[in-house]
Amino acid sequence: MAVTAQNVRVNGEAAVASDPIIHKGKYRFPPGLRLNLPLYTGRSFFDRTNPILLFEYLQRYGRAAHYRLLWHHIVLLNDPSDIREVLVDKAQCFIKERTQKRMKILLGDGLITADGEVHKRHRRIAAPAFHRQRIQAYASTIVEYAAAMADEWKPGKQMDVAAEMMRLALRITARTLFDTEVTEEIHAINDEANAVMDIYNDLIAMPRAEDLLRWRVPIPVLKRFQRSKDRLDSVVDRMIARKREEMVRVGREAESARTDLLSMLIAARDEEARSGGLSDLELRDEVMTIFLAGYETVANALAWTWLLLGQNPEVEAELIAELRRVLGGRLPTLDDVAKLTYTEMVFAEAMRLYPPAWAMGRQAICDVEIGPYHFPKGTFLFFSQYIVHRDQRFYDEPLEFRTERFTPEAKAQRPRFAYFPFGGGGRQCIGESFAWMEGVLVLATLAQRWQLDVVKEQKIALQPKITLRPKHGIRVIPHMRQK
Ligand code: HEM
Repeated sequence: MAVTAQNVRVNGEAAVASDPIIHKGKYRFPPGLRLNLPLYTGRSFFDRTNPILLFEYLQRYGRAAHYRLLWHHIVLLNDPSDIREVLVDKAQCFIKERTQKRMKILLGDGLITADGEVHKRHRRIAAPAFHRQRIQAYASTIVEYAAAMADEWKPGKQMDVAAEMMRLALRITARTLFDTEVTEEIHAINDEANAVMDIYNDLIAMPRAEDLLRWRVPIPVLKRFQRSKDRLDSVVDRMIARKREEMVRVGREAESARTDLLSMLIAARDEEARSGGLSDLELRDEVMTIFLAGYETVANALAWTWLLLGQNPEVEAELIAELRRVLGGRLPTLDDVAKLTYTEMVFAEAMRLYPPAWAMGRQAICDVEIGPYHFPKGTFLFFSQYIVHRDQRFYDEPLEFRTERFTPEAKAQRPRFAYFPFGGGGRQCIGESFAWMEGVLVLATLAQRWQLDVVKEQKIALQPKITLRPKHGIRVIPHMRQK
């Protein structure tokens, strides 16, 4: 084993990197933890409930860091050019890593968990529902629901804005993408998703959880998970059945019956069944995947945005000035989205500091060179939006909330993967345009009417599970704005 500096290629140009390399046979690894990860139990960076601590610790190794978990090689990549190689340039050498695959126990074979041909087929079927024009048709519903929430809030009455944003995003997703009435049953989705999120890290860590679930082994955490999963499945099954009936009633070919994602997925299932479309089970998996991926992420992004606005009155003042200038007191419309540039910058900067998808990972399916390294097949590569978005190399005073980081000029100065809240490459978030539009319209609708003061006596803590949630919620006191 030898440590050397390497000549590496960065964007096609030869450059001398001082990054140390550990040679192991024909492979080249970054430095990192010398012992197997479980042997660090008891150290401050080893906390099963907060994997961000480990990633923060590993940042000290620079461009990348290596550790072993049992016999697995695991590498954290911190450099945008290396992340780009994994997600874009050499994407064919990778599949989703184990913890994301394990989400199959909840999501089955939907877009997030599937790989290879299955993923391509699902993406082709779902893509039309996310085309820009299609997404734009949802703008008025988003504003209608946000305005209804603005009517419900009471001046001076403390509330948890994180829970409120979950409620709102759930309603918006149900109505726009799944054309579903927002009933108690739909709200049950949120309760069950919360229950699953609570036990998620335990499930990920449990060896052979899939088999134990299949064999219905009576372990409390598995029983709790199965209860939630059964309930979620039955809500989704009923949603599909109702939509199917409606499509038959209206006429399968009628355009009006096919404007939402759910109708499109059902039609794809029915029309393509013989030519390799979606099976009934795949249809349910896809609905569940997009439903959960679609509301939870946006809700968290908005919750963190309210916290940051409450803590940064000068940013809030500039936001309100833009809303007054562009909207003059009326509700926003689709046409306003492009004009609400500062609102978008606020949302972007909030997702820099608190990216809802806070880390991603892949597993190499062949030996692969990434930057100056050479990894064997089977290596797990992780990269964290939370870590890279707070890196001083790309952001001065990274912990400060500074919207000017998102002017077009400032954005052009940074490498593409210094900011990647929606991932990148062929598996980039399919709902990205939807999320930006929803974020901007919800902020514009609610911030016009309400100022949310963050309650001082509360602990704001991170809960990094599948998404980055505020552990204890975010308590605020709403005050109505002067017209
Ligand atoms: C702020 C909001 C959102 C964030 C931060 C976010 C983030 C992400 C990220 C990072 C990925 C890539 C994961 C990977 O490659 O391993 C992803 C994929 C995905 N997202 Fe989102 N997302 C958001 C909103 C949405 C919405 C609104 C929907 C749907 C309505 C959605 C549906 C999906 C789906 C289906 C995938 C899998 C795509 C594929 O692999 O082809 N997301 N998202």
